[in-house]
Amino acid sequence: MKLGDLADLESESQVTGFALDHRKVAPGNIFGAFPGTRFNGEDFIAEAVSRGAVAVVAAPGAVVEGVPHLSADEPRLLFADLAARFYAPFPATIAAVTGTNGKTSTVELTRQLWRMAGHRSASIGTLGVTTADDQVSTGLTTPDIVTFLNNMAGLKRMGISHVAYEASSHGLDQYRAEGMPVSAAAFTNFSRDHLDYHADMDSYFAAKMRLFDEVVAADGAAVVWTGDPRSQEVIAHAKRRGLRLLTVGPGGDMIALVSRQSTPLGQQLLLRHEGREDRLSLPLIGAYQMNNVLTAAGLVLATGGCWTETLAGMGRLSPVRGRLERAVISRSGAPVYVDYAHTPDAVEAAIGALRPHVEGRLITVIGAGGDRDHGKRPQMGTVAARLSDMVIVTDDNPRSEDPATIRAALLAGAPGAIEIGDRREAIAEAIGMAKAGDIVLVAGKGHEQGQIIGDKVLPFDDVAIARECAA
Ligand SMILES: CC(=O)N[C@H]1[C@@H](OP(=O)(O)OP(=O)(O)OC[C@H]2O[C@@H](n3ccc(=O)[nH]c3=O)[C@H](O)[C@@H]2O)O[C@H](CO)[C@@H](O)[C@@H]1O[C@H](C)C(=O)N[C@@H](C)C(=O)N[C@H](CCC(=O)O)C(=O)O
Ligand SMILES: Nc1ncnc2c1ncn2[C@@H]1O[C@H](COP(=O)(O)OP(=O)(O)OP(=O)(O)O)[C@@H](O)[C@H]1O
Ligand SMILES: N[C@H](CCC[C@H](N)C(=O)O)C(=O)O
Ligand SMILES: [Mg+2]
Repeated sequence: MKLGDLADLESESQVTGFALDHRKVAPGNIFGAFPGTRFNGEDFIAEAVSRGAVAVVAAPGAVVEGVPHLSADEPRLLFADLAARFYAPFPATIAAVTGTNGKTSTVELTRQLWRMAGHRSASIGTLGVTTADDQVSTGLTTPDIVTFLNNMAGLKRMGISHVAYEASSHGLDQYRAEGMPVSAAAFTNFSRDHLDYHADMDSYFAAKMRLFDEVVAADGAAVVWTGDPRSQEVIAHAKRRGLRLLTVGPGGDMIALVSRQSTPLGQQLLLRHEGREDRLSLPLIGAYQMNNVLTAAGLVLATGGCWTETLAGMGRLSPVRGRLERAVISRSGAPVYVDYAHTPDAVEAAIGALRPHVEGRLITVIGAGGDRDHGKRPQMGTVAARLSDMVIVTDDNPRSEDPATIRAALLAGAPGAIEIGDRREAIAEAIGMAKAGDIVLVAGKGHEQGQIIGDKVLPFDDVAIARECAA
């Protein structure tokens, strides 16, 4: 493709791809130079050009010599639009999910429901790029725009027609997923996280609302979970944009949750859709998983799915990796669950999911990640202590921070908790003290395969360690 065909200028240069990092520039690439949190991409423009960049997208004030300087008020958006034109075509049906918790679960459940309805489907998010046969990690929840568009185009070439992706607030803020027609956008919930990156809760919320205000197609749909204190605000954004609105949850217009009862292996739901009531035996435990299932069903309906088929699909869903995953049953008969709860709200949701199944004590193993929102730590400790019978505070990806300082912040909110820094020892201790009737919850890492200490990633899998400790 010629540069002159992509951008509004006369140029016969052949464009071979796009790059955001000067070290990845190949001859013929368009380089995107943007200020980040650690570097200013504009400092690498000259090097990118000497490596063969044929144009540079950067803010109007940037210095670009030797190749065309493409600029706009929001240069990241221009870069995304050009890259999307280069990498197209993409799968015909794309849905995006935002919210503090539940994005990974919802995109994965949506992928499963589409598949059961006969579509070739994929999801992109924290678990990587997932199809029926494969899972490839990208390292981020919402990958950078070049990786993202490349993945989308690759899925299209594989014959995938339906993709659900996770729109993280970082991703939305940095225009990491743009330029494709998004048919439906969903909101799961909103609570505290990532205040290391966003200035306050309002700017965090505003970043998420870009999905409804700008990213989803103007003739697209908004699927909104009704049970969150901010749901009405999301609905207002969707209405202002003129989106087709599908509300799901208590009092929902598209899918109303009439009643819910926990069962030993799942939950019984009574749902109302278009005036008709249906029972559903959901094979997943926990209210939060039900929220995500109904949101996923909303996305399927929003993208042309039929109710009968979607309802049948919901009854056959498989669990999502690392979300209330039952790792093992201890020798004394106590089930050990691994869950990715790493915000105060998620800890509450995970414990709430298990509570109806506890006869004895609920023992929670919990930590918080380093180089991430500090303020959420004592809040996570408080929620864990209030809702569990026993709490063990341990390490969860300390990254560049002193792990003892992170633990102290959690302990400040959970004064009665036991402190065991080594995560394996903490899990072993919890499993060792659990008796029949007790439940152990290992929170925070879910599917993760490593413990990040400094800049090293040591192999660590909560599920595998729990099994070893229970053996
Ligand atoms: C805070 C954050 O979001 N950082 C992301 C961001 O980096 P940045 O803007 O800080 O980039 P930077 O390192 O300052 O560099 C600025 C620019 O100069 C370029 N550069 C830099 C150095 C160089 O030698 N040459 C060069 O060209 C960089 O490629 C970049 O374009 O853009 C990078 C490229 O897309 C991301 O890899 C990086 O993710 C970091 C690694 C990260 O940890 N991100 C996490 C916090 C994150 O994004 N999480 C969200 C949410 C998770 C969730 O809750 O689900 C996610 O979507 O994963
Ligand atoms: N609908 C929900 N409401 C409250 N908590 C939830 C909900 N869904 C998931 N959670 C909690 O959040 C954890 C993470 O879930 P999931 O991975 O689906 O969310 P996410 O939004 O993708 O998270 P991340 O921002 O890290 O990518 C779960 O393990 C659970 O503890
Ligand atoms: N996507 C989240 C994951 C947190 C998981 C937890 N194990 C941690 O390391 O804090 C983040 O990067 O903030
Ligand atoms: Mg996720």
